[in-house]
Amino acid sequence: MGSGKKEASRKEKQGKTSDGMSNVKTKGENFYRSAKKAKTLSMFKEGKAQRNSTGKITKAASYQSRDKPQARIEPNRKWFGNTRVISQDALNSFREAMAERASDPYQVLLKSNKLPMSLVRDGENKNGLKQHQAKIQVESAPFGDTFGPKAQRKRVKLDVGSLDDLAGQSTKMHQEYAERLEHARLLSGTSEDQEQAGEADAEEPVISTAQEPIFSKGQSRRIWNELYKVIDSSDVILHVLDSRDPNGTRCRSVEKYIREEAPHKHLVFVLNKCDLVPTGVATDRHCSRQFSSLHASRKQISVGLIGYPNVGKSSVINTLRKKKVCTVAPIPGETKVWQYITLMKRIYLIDCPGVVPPNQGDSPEDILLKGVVRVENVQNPEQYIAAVLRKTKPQHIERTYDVRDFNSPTEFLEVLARKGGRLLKGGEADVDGVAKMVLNDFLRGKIPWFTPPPISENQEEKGLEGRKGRLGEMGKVEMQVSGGLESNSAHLEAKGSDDDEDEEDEFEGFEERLVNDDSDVEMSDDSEHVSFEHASTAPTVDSLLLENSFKDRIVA
Ligand SMILES: Nc1nc2c(ncn2[C@@H]2O[C@H](COP(=O)(O)OP(=O)(O)OP(=O)(O)O)[C@@H](O)[C@H]2O)c(=O)[nH]1
Repeated sequence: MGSGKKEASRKEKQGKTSDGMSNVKTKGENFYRSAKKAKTLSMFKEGKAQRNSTGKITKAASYQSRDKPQARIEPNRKWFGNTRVISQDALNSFREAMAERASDPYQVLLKSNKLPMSLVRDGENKNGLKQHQAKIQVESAPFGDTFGPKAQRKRVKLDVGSLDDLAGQSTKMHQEYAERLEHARLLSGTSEDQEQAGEADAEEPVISTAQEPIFSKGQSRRIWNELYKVIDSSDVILHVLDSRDPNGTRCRSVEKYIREEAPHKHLVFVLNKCDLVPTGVATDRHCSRQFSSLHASRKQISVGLIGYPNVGKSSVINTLRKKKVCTVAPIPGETKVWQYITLMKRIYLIDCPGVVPPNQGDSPEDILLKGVVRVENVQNPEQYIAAVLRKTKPQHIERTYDVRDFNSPTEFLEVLARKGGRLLKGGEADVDGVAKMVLNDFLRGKIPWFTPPPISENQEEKGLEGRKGRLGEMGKVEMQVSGGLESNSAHLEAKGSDDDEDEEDEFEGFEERLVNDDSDVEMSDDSEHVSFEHASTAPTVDSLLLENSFKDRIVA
């Protein structure tokens, strides 16, 4: 837009009215051509259609043509800007130089992304040309290299010379397989009849759920090999049980194995963690005769400790030794390999990694609540809280966490999380974390629980007198080790108390002590308290050696 005289003449040229403004283009909306307008105008640039005298189109304009235009991409130099063509020789020498540098441990290839590494590493590629070349090479390898006296290639070892040999070998392998099956059956403690019955039952549809691999801890071949080493090297085997669930932590298949394969070895049950059960319950599992003699003829005896993971095998050894000789941890699987510990001149203790007998029919829930797996590795721990709440009394949960009036395990976890300020992003309760905490508290004895000792009808009638002999049912010798709190050692002497009221009082006291004790329960050397006893049905033992050697430690 001009100004002054020039602008006035422009307006005049455009033949505008006197006011001069109505149709004049002014800067703004209608001043420049729109893209659409420009396109239409350029369309006409190519020329108009030619018409004859009657007005019919004789030659269409280019924009009216129906011919497809020829598409063509203009080549651009930039396309080739990043490439270089080199000869095969140059490539080979580059590869050699690179290989030399790469094999030199004192040199490092910097900026490898700037180099055409795909060309350099071409040989590593399994697919494509190289593989093809390799194939040709194999196919065209000379006969002598493979079969001749100077053969360089390894031939497959068949170990058989004839077809008969092969048949014989397969029969042998089948026998070995059958033996292995028999061995596994022996270990799992099931007879062939039971197995067949199981198979018959299995005809009914069984809904099997996928089990996390973590629930097969303690069942590996390595762990079982360790167990066999311990059993083989021991004269006396101490089977350590968790007194909160002695039956659940019994390895029946191992007991059966010892009974059948090594009947001369003494199997002793040790109830550990007695401080975590009320005195009454502990004494109910108590038997009343001492070892009279044990292996007098032997120069030395080895005592192996076996049992489920985390039942306290290492703690028992530390307690007996009055020293930290084995690593103890509140997590299962701390003991990885068997180890020998000299208790005294003639007695050796052997610690064994915790074993879990396979095919016990235990659900993941049972396995977890026996303390066999590490809680932090469990997925969705909240699904096991219902079982924890079932096994514990509401008042114990209330006293431990100060949480009451919840309708479901999830609600319990949520309340607990909010109470402890364990919240995730967005204020959501950290149910997962709290569930793990509750499970750990359950396993480590912060929440009191125990499986009541089995009471037969006869024994109920006879009262405590009857219950005293209960471990006779096990038909085994029992040693009871009470670790933990000092006050707890009193319960061994309290076994004569046959008053039910007394028992109730003890339980109350026990609960209080347990709830008030916030610290992680650790074995204390001072509280060492060991008693050896055996049931009337137990096998007789040979000499007094063990008792004499333990003299200062035995209370009975
Ligand atoms: N309250 C209490 N806790 C115990 C007792 N004995 C052991 N513990 C605890 O139980 C946990 C496991 O003890 P360990 O001796 O490591 O158990 P382990 O059987 O050797 O375990 P693995 O190494 O898995 O075979 C530790 O935290 C001990 O402090 C006991 O008598 N009372």
